[in-house]
Amino acid sequence: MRQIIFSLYGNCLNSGQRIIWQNGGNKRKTNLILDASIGQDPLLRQRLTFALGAWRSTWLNNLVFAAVLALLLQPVIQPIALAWWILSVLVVNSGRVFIGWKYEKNGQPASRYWYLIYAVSTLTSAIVWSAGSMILFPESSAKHQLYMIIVIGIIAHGASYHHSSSPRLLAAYLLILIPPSAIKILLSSNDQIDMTLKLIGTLILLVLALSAKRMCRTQTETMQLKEALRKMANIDSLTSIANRRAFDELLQKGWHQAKHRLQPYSVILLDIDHFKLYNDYLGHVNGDRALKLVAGAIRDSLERATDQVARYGGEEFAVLLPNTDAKGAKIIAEKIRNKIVGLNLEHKKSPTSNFITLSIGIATREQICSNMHCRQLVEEADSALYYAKSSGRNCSISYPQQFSRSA
Ligand SMILES: Nc1nc2c(ncn2[C@@H]2O[C@H](COP(=O)(O)OP(=O)(O)OP(=O)(O)O)[C@@H](O)[C@H]2O)c(=O)[nH]1
Repeated sequence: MRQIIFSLYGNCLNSGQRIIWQNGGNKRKTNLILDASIGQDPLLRQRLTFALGAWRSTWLNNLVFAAVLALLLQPVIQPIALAWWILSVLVVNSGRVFIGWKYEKNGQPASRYWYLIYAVSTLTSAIVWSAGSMILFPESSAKHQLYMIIVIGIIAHGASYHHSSSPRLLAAYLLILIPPSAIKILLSSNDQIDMTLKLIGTLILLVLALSAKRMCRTQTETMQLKEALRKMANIDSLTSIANRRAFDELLQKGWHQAKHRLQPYSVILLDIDHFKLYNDYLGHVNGDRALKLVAGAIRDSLERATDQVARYGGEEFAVLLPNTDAKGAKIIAEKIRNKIVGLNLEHKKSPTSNFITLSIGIATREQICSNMHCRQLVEEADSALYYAKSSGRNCSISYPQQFSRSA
């Protein structure tokens, strides 16, 4: 399982990853607490972010445009029919707001079928608009047909923004909304209707629908670009794990969370033994390859979605273990150490072993005092790592000085 840091817009488009953290911007946007996000599929969360945004704003948009259309059609359509139609728009969209509100209220999905509910309510709204355009179609006035087409086009255009993260939902929405009005206006049998106006109306509809599609694509591209930038800022380009910057942020957040929840928190620092000799003997290209393999092996040793690995420095790595006591951290450290030995990466020049090995320092706070800073824990892990180095390397040491050697 790969781990990612969830960004402001929830815009990770890769599936198969899991959220390990959400930043403040995302929390404000979705109003979801961290617990509701951790371990979730970011693609799903991205849809959720848009869905919640849509729920909030489309209620007003739909009602405003329904009212505008009713006013425009009022000279040619019976007021009672217009009133019924506005009422249906109000009921369907209020239902969507209610679902959204219920979702947000709990800070987590009210139902595991939430996306289905959202999609159904969205398509119901499209049906109401589409039915409205058929029932209220002003057969006798080309001018009013044009008004209707423009408003429907604007609604289609707006929908494309909110559903840009769900192309299939958007396609279904546009299919329900646009063809009925387009067919109706083209097949209209009233002789008085000017053919030029018919064509202009259909053209406007098409242009708005196509621009909606383009907008959807542009937005997806923008999101992908933002995701790429986010990765560049937080991911180490050589090893593809979190970089030092991401580590600092994750440490601070994890620390505050552990303090708040009265949970233990552990930090492990890991350093490749005699890596300079490895580089000097085999060259930097092989050194880079070894760093990648070691990073991957450390990442694969972590089981919980909340455990995080980062490249701390050149040949130094760090592991953050929320809700993990000293005993648990020691087990993980040894698991990683053995895994690296098991990689059998030959290191002929190492005075410690014929293979690449790690020295590991561990520090834990079983309970975090209010005046303690997380940097102190990292310093303790660093002292333990120093101990491990001076105790012969290829071992893990827990601060303060719980020596354990194997191999
Ligand atoms: N190939 C490669 N080497 C790196 C990278 N970053 C740091 N290094 C090398 O890692 C080595 C670190 O050397 P030292 O700090 O002396 O540590 P060491 O040789 O591992 O010795 P001990 O830590 O005492 O076991 C240096 O040779 C750096 O050039 C990198 O991105 N790629």
